Amino acid sequence: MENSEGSRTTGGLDESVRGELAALRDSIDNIDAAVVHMLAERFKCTQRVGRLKADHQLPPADPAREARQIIRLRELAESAKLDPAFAEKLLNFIIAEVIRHHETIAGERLTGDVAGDGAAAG
Ligand SMILES: O=C(O)C(=O)C[C@]1(C(=O)O)C=C[C@@H](O)C=C1
Repeated sequence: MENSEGSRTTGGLDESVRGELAALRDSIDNIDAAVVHMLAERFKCTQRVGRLKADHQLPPADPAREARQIIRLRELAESAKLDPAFAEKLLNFIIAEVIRHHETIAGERLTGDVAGDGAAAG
């Protein structure tokens, strides 16, 4: 089918618009995959930090380190034209989850109960 300007349409959507949308969505899917892989690597590091902290009786949270990370990330966001407030919220969201993991590891050290380590209880 053709619209009034002679462009091909499918389901009411111009073919060129449909093509551009599909290409943009392909890129979005690639970026989302990269974000997942990067977050997985970050959590691998923070799990090791959690074990290190638990082994050496260090507190799960380090507010001074967080303050430095926020300053740095806000600057990076600004130069990348990303909303710094959004970057800060995202970092805080991730760090809150990391601290929860650290607390779980520290708790396991205290009780000797390691959830999900594959070891049989008994
Ligand atoms: O660097 C640490 O000490 C961490 O535990 C990692 C991390 C982070 O996810 O970046 C998490 C919690 C701390 O409060 C600060 C930073």
